[in-house]
Amino acid sequence: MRPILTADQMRSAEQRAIDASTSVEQLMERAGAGLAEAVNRFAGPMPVLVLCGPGNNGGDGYVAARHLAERGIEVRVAALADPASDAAKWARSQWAGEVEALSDETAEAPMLIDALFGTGLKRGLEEAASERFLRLSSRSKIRIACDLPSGADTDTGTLLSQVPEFDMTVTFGALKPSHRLYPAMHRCGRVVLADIGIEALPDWHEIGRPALPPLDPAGHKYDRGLVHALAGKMPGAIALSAIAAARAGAGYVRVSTSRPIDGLPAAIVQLDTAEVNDERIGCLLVGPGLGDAPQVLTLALTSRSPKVIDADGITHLGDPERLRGQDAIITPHSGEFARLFGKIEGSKPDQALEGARRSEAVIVYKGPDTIVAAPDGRVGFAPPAPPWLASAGTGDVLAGIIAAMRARGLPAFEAACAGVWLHGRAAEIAGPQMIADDLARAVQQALAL
Ligand SMILES: NC(=O)C1=CN([C@@H]2O[C@H](COP(=O)(O)OP(=O)(O)OC[C@H]3O[C@@H](n4cnc5c(N)ncnc54)[C@H](O)[C@@H]3O)[C@@H](O)[C@H]2O)[C@H](O)CC1
Ligand SMILES: [K+]
Repeated sequence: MRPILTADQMRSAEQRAIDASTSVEQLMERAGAGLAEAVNRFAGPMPVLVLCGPGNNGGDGYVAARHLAERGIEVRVAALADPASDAAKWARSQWAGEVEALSDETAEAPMLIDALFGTGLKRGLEEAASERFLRLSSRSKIRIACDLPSGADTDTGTLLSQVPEFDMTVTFGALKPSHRLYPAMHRCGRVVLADIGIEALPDWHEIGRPALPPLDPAGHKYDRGLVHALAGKMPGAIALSAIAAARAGAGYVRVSTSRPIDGLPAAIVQLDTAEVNDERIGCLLVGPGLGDAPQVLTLALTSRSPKVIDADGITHLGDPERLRGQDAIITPHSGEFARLFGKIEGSKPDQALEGARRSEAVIVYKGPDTIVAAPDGRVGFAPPAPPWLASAGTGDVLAGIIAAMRARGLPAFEAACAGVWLHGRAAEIAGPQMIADDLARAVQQALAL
């Protein structure tokens, strides 16, 4: 699991390393060497142009240029401005080659390394710098970003000026929120993390493959978890969730519905009653296909079981306080989130954390970037998911997978993270032509891999 730190957290982590007698130059040397190593593995001996900015991001670029030249690679360096920091001045002094001034005449190279700006970016690139950056990028075959694509705001994922698409971003010590927030995340290409000896706590982290509780050979279906789903006005949606929960390994899935649902596998039991306080329920699921039936949500909230509330179930909540003490996971997209919590300032993780604190629920804040936030401050950032996930019913499938993970015994935050990871992996397996029904089936392969 790769930790994620904001720009400020990165700077204090760097300061702690310096207080523990590592110098900035040593950190920079490790960063530049790590960048050069990743570039060499990714692209081999391709002639490269390194664009260096005035700060330590540029400093990393000078160090990487030196390491690449030592490998016999043809390296040119173009500087946006003279180094401003002592460490960057040191790094430039160690570069034995020429330093061109970045201008309209700077010639492109087959590979470009962007070491203009990183976590110190304060505003969009100036016009002239931006034009030269974009021209040289568009004429390169391979584009590598040092720490962050220049122009991406470190903590929010927003682009402060135009940012080209990179093939790879090599970052140091920890990922930054922008590596996993839209739209910056879609400019980074493959994100490689280089270890430079920085300690990073993982309470914010990238969601990795889940570690699921082993199945007890002597266990029975309730041990593997009973998911009890409550149908609403549109039973097709809850059917998708129920199938997904079964395929995700819940031991027993049953659906309370006022009328029989066609097409449900026989393994999924249909009931015309709704015993929501059955102690054996591992996770209650309400919301998919609920429609205008708020009374079903009210019934679900009388249950003491862990629960997943999705879609219209979230809309009918009205007040986030209704979730306190409910051991709930809610899965809003941006519209449902805004309706429930109103306007919350800050980045997407900040908003999700504020929502989690107000509701005491784990929040799966979906979108082109999905994050999971817990009331205790933990945040999981989903790895990039296939764009074809944006289709009807995929949210129902996600809710079902999360309910199954919760019923199988994972705590709420871990269950939500596991569901998000499996959902994305299943989409990759199902492929671009998938529909939500294929996605539910592909969960099994995602689990098996
Ligand atoms: N944090 C770590 O553990 C390490 C970070 N390293 C690298 O250092 C950069 C951060 O360096 P910093 O000097 O703080 O800032 P930048 O190099 O990103 O920016 C340089 C400088 O430029 C000015 N500036 C900001 N925005 C603009 C703009 N739009 N136009 C012109 N000038 C601008 C501002 O004054 C900035 O200070 C980090 O990304 C890593 O690559 C270490 O080398 C390794 C450890
Ligand atoms: K950069």
